Amino acid sequence: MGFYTVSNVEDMRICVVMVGLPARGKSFISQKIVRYLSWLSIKAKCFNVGTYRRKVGPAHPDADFFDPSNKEGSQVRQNAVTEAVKDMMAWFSEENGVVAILDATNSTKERRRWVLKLCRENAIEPMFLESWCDDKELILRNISDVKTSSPDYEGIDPEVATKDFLRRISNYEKVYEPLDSDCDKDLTFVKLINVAQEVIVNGIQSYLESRVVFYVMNLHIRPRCIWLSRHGESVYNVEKKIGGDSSLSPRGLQYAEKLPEIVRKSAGDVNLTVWTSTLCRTQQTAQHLPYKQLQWKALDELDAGVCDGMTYEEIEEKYPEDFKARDDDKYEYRYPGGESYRDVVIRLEPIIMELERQENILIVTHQAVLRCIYAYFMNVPQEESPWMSIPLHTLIRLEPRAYGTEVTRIKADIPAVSTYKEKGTSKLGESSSDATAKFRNLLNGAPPSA
Ligand SMILES: O=P(O)(O)OC[C@H]1O[C@@](CO)(OP(=O)(O)O)[C@@H](O)[C@@H]1O
Repeated sequence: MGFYTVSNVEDMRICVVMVGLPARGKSFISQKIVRYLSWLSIKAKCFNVGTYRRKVGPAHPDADFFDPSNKEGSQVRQNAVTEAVKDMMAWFSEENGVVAILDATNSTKERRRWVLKLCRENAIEPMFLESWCDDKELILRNISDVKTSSPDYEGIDPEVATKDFLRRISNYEKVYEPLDSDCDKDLTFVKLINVAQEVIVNGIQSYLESRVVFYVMNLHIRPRCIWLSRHGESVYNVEKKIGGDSSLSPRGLQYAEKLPEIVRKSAGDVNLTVWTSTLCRTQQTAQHLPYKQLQWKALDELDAGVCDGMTYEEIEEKYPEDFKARDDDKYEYRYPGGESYRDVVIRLEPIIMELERQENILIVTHQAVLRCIYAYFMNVPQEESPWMSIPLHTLIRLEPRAYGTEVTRIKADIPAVSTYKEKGTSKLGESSSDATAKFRNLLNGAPPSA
């Protein structure tokens, strides 16, 4: 439910075939693409061959296992990719998948020809995505991430793991054949050189492919954080009214005064840019922050249409059917003359793209908008995201890492009303049972490297 399937996305099914040596950020890119497309309701899934390899072969193989002259190792690896491709084809046909990512090194022409043939036989459009990198610092940073997060090195001394991983890379180097603009000009491919310092794009076939290309071109992996905050408590929040453009309450103004200190404690001396909506309550909240500020119309709160300025109790009384319809499917429900959560996600796409390009950003915005942004970074399913609890007077810090996003919540010690409405009631306030709607903690569960 809620996902575009083959019939409405240009009837096209795409297999993004990752290419590149180990520690080139392939799994990171794969996970990001899946998260981005899923957030846009395009059915996407990553098939990580490393996971299959551990199922059909040793759990902790050493570098010799990856030596191209090791017959047994080569056979296990071929079995693993065969299983992954089989599952991928089943997912396309049985679950109406639209974009699959085959996350493996796919480092030889022979392997790529084999995947190409299988894709063509199954009417899947293959798009090769190579991450080519000779930036030593970047590779070392990736190695350090892999050795701490890959199940291949679970329980192994980090120094031993690093040495072994370097030997594994050199084994792959013996047979690696990068994509080549001359030899591979009949293929659809994107080659990212040192992340996206230089990008070579060849033979893009569709709008969907071009969106994937545009997205990966905007990614970077420099360390940075994103801070999120709702505006301080507003007069409408106190009056239990939704929407509008009211000012902050006295407690909301206190939060605005305290925010610079809370941000400084969390961010230190780093340089931030503050993004607010165009509404009065976010700008008042950001007024004391000593950083460059930008206003975005796209960050305005979900438009409640004819219900703007009403309390949930008034909506239940005046528009009982709408009230129920929204509770039944909060993501899809569109207020008459207003917006749905899906509409908000669509208008937030440029914000997400720009966030991917930027470094340290603090966003001061609204409950529904924050839920959508948070859902993108934390991979929260559509049916859950509109029900997440995002309390007032709380700063959220997101730190994107190679295999997920780390989240920290910092509560300002300033009381505020709850604007949380549970399903099935028009009363506000959180009960302890809405645990499912709470924040997901720490890493958002991306599978480990191939
Ligand atoms: O989708 P729901 O849960 O109704 O939450 C969105 C609502 O949050 C509110 C507060 O109740 O946002 P805001 O943070 O701008 O004050 C309403 O204005 C808005 O309609």
